[in-house]
Amino acid sequence: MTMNIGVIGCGLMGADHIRTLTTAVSGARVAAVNDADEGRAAGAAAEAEGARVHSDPFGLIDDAEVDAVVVASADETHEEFALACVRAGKPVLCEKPLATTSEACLRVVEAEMRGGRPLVQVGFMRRFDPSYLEMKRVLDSGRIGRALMLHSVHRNAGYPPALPDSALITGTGVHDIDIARWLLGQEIVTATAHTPRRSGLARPDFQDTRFLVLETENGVLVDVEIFVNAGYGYDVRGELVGELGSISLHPPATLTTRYEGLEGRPVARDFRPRFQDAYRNELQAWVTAGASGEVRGATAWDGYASAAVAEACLHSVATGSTAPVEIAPQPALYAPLAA
Ligand SMILES: NC(=O)c1ccc[n+]([C@@H]2O[C@H](COP(=O)([O-])OP(=O)(O)OC[C@H]3O[C@@H](n4cnc5c(N)ncnc54)[C@H](O)[C@@H]3O)[C@@H](O)[C@H]2O)c1
Ligand SMILES: O[C@H]1[C@H](O)[C@@H](O)[C@H](O)[C@@H](O)[C@H]1O
Repeated sequence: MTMNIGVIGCGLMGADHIRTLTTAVSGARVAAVNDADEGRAAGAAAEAEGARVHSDPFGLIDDAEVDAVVVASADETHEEFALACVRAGKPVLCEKPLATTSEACLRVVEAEMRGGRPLVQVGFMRRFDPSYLEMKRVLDSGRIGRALMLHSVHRNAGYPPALPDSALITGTGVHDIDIARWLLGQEIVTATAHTPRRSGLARPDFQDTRFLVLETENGVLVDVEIFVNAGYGYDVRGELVGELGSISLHPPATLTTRYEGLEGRPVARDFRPRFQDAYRNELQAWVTAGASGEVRGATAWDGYASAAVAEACLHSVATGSTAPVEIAPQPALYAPLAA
């Protein structure tokens, strides 16, 4: 059976998801699109042959021909669209962050609980990236012993000018927060945000860079470097250090050049080429699971928990001290983190 998908938000990420759904995911068809910018919606519809353009995003969600929805509009719109999908009983792949505050994320969790089943998958695509999956497999095999420390580097070549610098934590670092919870199978209990020297290439009112230190319930320390005007490219790297060994995560490269005494590998320009496989696997898993009424990947609860950690980081920025992570008790509807 083919799942008819409606996509809200046809910018960089939405257009990329439409292309992937149309060319590389089985059992799916992009049936409808919407964007606040109508020209962009029309362009996206042309790419997904036969997709209808809706001028109203809620009309798209309620369209009887739409079985499931991808939300890839601006961060501050996610909550209302995710809530409308839950009310309509339709599976939704909502780009991260689930909402801009933990309180708003909790409203989505509560809506799902009222409906009695999870419908929301949050777009934490690193959980579907082959390198991160391998990292988790090796850690879970016991080969490197118990995890002690996780280092995470998250650099972007540039950043959307409309975003405030809090997005370094709520929109960028939130990936590192989610992947740390998922890899380690532990909740983060405290957060300390450090503010390194500001990059002179950022806007004058924009604090680029941040350095976070997160502590898990079992005492693992996670450090996260966030730097979004790195200029040279998109660079996500990390190392997990265990009692018996370590696992390093390098950007995948398809070729290495050697000439004039130098060895070189290309650096991705942005998240799309770097996480191409992850986005495809994420969308395929969402379509396959949706067909049997399940959710794979990050749930609304994971969206809430990561937002609560991001908020603790922002609190630490404001106070200059370590902040506890305030998190509600986890409802039985959601599976606990697997260590
Ligand atoms: N998982 C990832 O790796 C990843 C990567 C990039 C972006 N994102 C997330 O995806 C979302 C989109 O990011 P982007 O980089 O594509 O941004 P973008 O600005 O390129 O695109 C956003 C689109 O949403 C549209 N839009 C905004 N408000 C709308 C509304 N109320 N109704 C309908 N359309 C609306 C805009 O017109 C625009 O076309 C963001 O939430 C972002 O955080 C996730
Ligand atoms: O929305 C994007 C996206 O989530 C990317 O994966 C991240 O690296 C960027 O910093 C963020 O702005």
